[in-house]
Amino acid sequence: MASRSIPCTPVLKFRELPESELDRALDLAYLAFHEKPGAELRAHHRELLRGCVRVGAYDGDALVATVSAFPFTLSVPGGELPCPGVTFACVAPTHRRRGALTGMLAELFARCAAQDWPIAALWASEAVIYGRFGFGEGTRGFTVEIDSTRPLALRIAPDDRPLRLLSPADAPAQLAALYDRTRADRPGRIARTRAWWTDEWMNQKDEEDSAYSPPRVVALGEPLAGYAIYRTKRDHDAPGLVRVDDLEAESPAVAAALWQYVTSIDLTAKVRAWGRPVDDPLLLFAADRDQVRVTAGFPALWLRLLDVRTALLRRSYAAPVDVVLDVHDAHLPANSGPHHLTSGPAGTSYEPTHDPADISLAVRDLAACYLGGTTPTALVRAGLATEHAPGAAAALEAALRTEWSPHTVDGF
Ligand SMILES: CC(=O)SCCNC(=O)CCNC(=O)[C@H](O)C(C)(C)COP(=O)(O)OP(=O)(O)OC[C@H]1O[C@@H](n2cnc3c(N)ncnc32)[C@H](O)[C@@H]1OP(=O)(O)O
Repeated sequence: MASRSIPCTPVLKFRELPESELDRALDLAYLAFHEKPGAELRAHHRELLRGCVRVGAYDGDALVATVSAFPFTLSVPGGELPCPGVTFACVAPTHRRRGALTGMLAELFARCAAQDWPIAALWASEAVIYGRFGFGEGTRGFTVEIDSTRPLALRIAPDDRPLRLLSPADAPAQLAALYDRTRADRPGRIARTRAWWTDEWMNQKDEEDSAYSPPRVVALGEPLAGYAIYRTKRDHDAPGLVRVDDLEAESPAVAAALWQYVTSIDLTAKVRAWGRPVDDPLLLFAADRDQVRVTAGFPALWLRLLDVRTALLRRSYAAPVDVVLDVHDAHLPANSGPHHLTSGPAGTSYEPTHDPADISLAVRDLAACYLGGTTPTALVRAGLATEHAPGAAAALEAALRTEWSPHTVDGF
């Protein structure tokens, strides 16, 4: 593909980042993210980038910024879609705010279109950056903290089958099928390859805090009915902390047993679970909400509908719908303009129309609704969408609704 430049920054050129420049790209990333990784982690990042679609921004011959996209598959209502995970977006401090990210994303979007990737996603370092490029909050997460100095108070009886610890080497083979089943319920979940399970989830070393133990895996049920992946850390005199990284259960009783387990580990006084689903049943079956507290809520996966039509055609709908959407997309104008969305027993269609719009909204806000996390009526109430035909937002909301809240816990 030819390199392209953007008018506001004639000096920067955007083109594919060749493998020969991976080390320079990593140096740039560690500079921008203030990181100093060891040789092992650097080699891991290098390998990850090798498998990515990569774009560089060049000032003359010098690489001054990069962004990459990792080929993931994301669960969406009723199925899954290829979804590049945008990552390692970094600009040299000497070249910030000169349109490097803007130009690289334009180049990346073109490369995604060439691959027929209808959506893209990312985790943002700062929430303010990506809305302008059409990314919306596709999933949200809660940080939950549990005071485990006393037994976990529950309103339901936990499953009383025995718990067993799995070795990290054996865990992926045993956990994968259950995790995969949860992807059918919860949009926003990434398909975990065996390498992803091993390198990301079962990594012996916590990349961000070396004080944490290796991953521990506790399982319940044969066949598997639930699991928790957690790490612990304890300073000499301070009470220990249990960090729950992932917990999946097929029933509330199984979830209750797993939460009871992680809150009853000796020499620990607190459990922290980061990125829990906003509709985590724990928040209802915990008897004492002073003991189980949501301490933070945050945007998790930011979603970009690169090809709105394909994205809308390839998800399912919870109710029949017949509305004209007028989507505004400044970066990918092919998505803009009034389109007639219908879905029912005969299937789904989304075609351009001259009919007047029922709802107008920006592509980032449609992206926020796409997995079922944000609702069109909430957007109207917030002044972010305009409802031209009374009841249209409610009708669209009924169609986009998902039974479970969308949720993402895999960072990249
Ligand atoms: C998916 C990921 O990898 S998330 C990680 C993102 N990377 C980082 O946080 C590393 C450190 N930061 C950086 O490398 C850079 O500052 C980046 C990547 C965040 C931004 O790159 P830049 O090339 O400076 O962005 P660019 O010049 O294209 O900015 C486009 C617009 O976004 C705005 N913008 C960009 N970054 C920020 C920010 N951090 N805060 C507020 N506004 C921002 C710019 O002001 C500009 O606004 P305008 O169009 O109104 O003038």
